[in-house]
Amino acid sequence: MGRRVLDESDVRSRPSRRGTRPRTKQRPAHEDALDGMVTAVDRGRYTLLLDEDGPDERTVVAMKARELNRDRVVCGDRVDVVGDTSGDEGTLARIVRIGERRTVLRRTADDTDPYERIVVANADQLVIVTALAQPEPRTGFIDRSVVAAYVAGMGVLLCLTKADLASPDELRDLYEPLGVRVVVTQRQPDGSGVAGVDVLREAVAGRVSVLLGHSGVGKSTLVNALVPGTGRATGHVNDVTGRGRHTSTSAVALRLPVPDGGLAPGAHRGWVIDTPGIRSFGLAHVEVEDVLHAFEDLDAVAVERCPRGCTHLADAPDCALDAWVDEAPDDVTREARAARLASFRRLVEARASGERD
Ligand SMILES: Nc1nc2c(ncn2[C@@H]2O[C@H](COP(=O)(O)OP(=O)(O)OP(=O)(O)O)[C@@H](O)[C@H]2O)c(=O)[nH]1
Repeated sequence: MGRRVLDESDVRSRPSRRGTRPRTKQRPAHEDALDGMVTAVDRGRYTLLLDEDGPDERTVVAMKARELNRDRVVCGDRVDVVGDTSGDEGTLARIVRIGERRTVLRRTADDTDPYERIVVANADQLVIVTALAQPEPRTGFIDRSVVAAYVAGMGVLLCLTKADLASPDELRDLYEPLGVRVVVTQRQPDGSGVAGVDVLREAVAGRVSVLLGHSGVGKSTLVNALVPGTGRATGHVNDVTGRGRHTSTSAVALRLPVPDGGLAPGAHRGWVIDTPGIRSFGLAHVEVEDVLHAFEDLDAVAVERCPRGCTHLADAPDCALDAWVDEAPDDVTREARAARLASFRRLVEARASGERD
């Protein structure tokens, strides 16, 4: 979906004045390369999983081959790797190619910074984890995350935690009109687990999901429930600020366990990518049209009927989206369309507001 947006890996060095040699001569073919998935990145060292769920499954540590230059390798990337791919202690393989990315989650450092960074590749959905209280939910953060996911070509799931402390109804009403699936969880009072996590488990099974949330919302509690044994540190919410300590530090892809009853042939367990490093999205690279493309129904109306240069905002003269609401065949449809349009406009404004999360 969406247009392809250029990023830092599209930058090509200028050909030398002595002319260019055919690429094939510059680059070895690496016919013996193996395919792996990047599960963690740490200061120039990449952790890869090879032969996932196959007989030779192994974890390999690799570095980037010089020929990749400034191309960034990120969590979730599929890469070709050569050299010592045994995975034995102390060995170091070489990443020689980055596979084409199905989706690319990006962010800028802030709205005034045009430099984009790819955060995670090939994820299917963004799971926005928001506490219903302690800390209070921030819709600006959710809106911006929804925009970032849609622009990335990813689906969105909103996971509302701590339902024992406050009702999820208001947030549900805000986000369901956008087509965002809402899952509600709460810790069992006796500490025996998290209610609602089964629904979340079903929603992440077989997919690659990025978990995003501010410190203290209960993200590590969820990750530990989904992927037992990973030992993601859980922190404590500060009684004064209502915010948590930043107890987790580096982004990592965690594989879901094999479900009870085993995997169907050809099925994947799925991954959750925990991203403690991302607390906000700058959206400087996002155009209104990028947001619109995520709403097929609105996009069709806008493309056909909006005046040239229409901002699609509430104060836009003759925006056809208002007419589309008015033309609804009945009250229920009108209400649904109005809610969807209002949500869309909120996202467009969240993009433009420059609000820091
Ligand atoms: N009341 C209530 N508290 C919860 C719930 N889930 C988690 N908590 C508590 O909230 C605090 C923060 O939970 P974490 O799982 O560490 O939160 P986190 O989002 O991973 O935060 P960082 O580790 O700081 O990134 C802990 O004290 C948890 O015990 C819940 O459903 N209800």
